[in-house]
Amino acid sequence: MTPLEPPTAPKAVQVADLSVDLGGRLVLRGVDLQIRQGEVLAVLGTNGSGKSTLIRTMVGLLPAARGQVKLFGTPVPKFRQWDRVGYVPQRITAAGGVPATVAEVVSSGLLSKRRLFRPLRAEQRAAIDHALEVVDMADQRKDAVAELSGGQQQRVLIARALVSDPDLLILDEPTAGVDQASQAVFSEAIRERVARGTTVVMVSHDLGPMDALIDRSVVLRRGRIVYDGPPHASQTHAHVHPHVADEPGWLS
Ligand SMILES: Nc1ncnc2c1ncn2[C@@H]1O[C@H](COP(=O)(O)OP(=O)(O)OP(=O)(O)O)[C@@H](O)[C@H]1O
Repeated sequence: MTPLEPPTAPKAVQVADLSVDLGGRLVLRGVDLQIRQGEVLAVLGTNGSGKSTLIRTMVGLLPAARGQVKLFGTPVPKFRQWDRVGYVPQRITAAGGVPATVAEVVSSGLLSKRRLFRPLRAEQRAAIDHALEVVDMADQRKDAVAELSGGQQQRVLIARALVSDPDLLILDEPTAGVDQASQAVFSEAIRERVARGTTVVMVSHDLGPMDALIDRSVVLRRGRIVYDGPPHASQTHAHVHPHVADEPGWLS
């Protein structure tokens, strides 16, 4: 338990016996996972093992076929405190076909904290400026997101997730396609938040500078958790030998 977590604090994330059906196929099967407040968890596994499906179910984008996910003690379908959660989706276009500037997309990360169409308050403008500086996009704040490069769009999505200073960050390959200098800046921003007690759940194929922040990792294989334990054994074997039964943390 981290010193920041009171003994009675609900878990940040509780996944219980979760199965998810996509197109008639069980993509997750009986997943159990509890994530303490303040913990930094990596979700690893080969392509198609179910990592994004797990993350998308956590943030309420996909329904559970069986079992459930709770965020801060509340089942996801009833959870309303979305300003406590920052989510970076797997790389997609940030604009989604809608013409929007960099600053507008980042400000959408504050939507649950403000009424739509109300002018931003000074501290909200400052939070947007700060988030844009963290990802080194302050000079492009008025640019159309659709015209940015893929890596720049990803940086905008990262800024959007950070802008509300959430208690839980859920990141699906946040730095895929982001250059090394930006990865270092991003991991520093995450490190600062982790030091303040933010919980982080991160899917990654290559943790890069984020590696040192990870407390624990789980490895998915064909929709089941096959490893849950310290990060290093999992990273050595997650993609090479997906099941090494004689090492601690590997589940039968
Ligand atoms: N909409 C869908 N309908 C049917 N099957 C789907 C759908 N979306 C994903 N899948 C399947 O679910 C499985 C898990 O996909 P998921 O995206 O969760 O994997 P992943 O571990 O995140 O993979 P990657 O590392 O490639 O991002 C894959 O076999 C995929 O083909």
